[in-house]
Amino acid sequence: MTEPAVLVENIRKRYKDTVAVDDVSFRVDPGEVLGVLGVNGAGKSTTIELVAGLRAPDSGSVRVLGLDPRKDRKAVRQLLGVQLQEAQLHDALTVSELVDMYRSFYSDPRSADEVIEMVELGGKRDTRFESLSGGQQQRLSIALALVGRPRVVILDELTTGLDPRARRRIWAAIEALTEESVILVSHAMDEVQRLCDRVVLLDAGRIVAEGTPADVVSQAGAANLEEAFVAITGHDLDADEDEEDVA
Ligand SMILES: Nc1ncnc2c1ncn2[C@@H]1O[C@H](COP(=O)(O)OP(=O)(O)OP(=O)(O)O)[C@@H](O)[C@H]1O
Repeated sequence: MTEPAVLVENIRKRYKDTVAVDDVSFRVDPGEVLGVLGVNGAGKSTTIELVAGLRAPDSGSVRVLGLDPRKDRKAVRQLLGVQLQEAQLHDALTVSELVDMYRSFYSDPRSADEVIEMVELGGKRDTRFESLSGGQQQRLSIALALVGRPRVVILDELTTGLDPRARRRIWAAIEALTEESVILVSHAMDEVQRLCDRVVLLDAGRIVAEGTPADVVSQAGAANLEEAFVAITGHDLDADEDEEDVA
């Protein structure tokens, strides 16, 4: 069997009274795109922060290309590209300066032109981050996740807030990543249907369904992924888990 790109086994993470991730296991094979779905508060961000080594699990284990992202931090950083929601970037730096700074972190980075063109920011090279629109900032954060030619890419809310044309461009860029393994957190079922080979559906920190999008739809006896999501979790797509008890 090929070595998984990402192997997550029985991870748990608790914040005070909240069990955010509760015995979650999954694998991502080389070249595969895994979607991580769930309503707000289901545990998606915590899960990917554990995969990226930004947090330590209370128990369980995470391996990225066989390495422990907390213990083998330096090696994993060269192999992993992470785009998080609301990336904190230096506001006063321009697009070109940020790309150059990120390129300097990696041994074999993509060229600045390639990454800037991937997200169509060629006309914004000399614009400061703070002066970009929200969608442009988001496109830049995706570009920065791909600068180091990562073998594993984590993308959180890939195209939230982007217009339809920008979404299609970003999807095409992700589809062009045929060698890379991708974990994609998304609320957008059209995006998941188009990009993901498999999905895991989280609810209150636990995996409640997994498989190909078609498997999940048929397990739920639903007509499409959105209906399957609602049938399995009992939540609407834009619901908030913390509000579920409010009758
Ligand atoms: N730093 C923290 N301290 C305390 N509780 C937290 C913290 N981060 C997350 N939580 C709680 O853990 C649970 C899971 O949160 P998480 O952010 O992982 O969910 P999510 O599925 O990514 O949600 P969203 O879609 O809103 O980003 C929620 O109940 C949240 O309130």
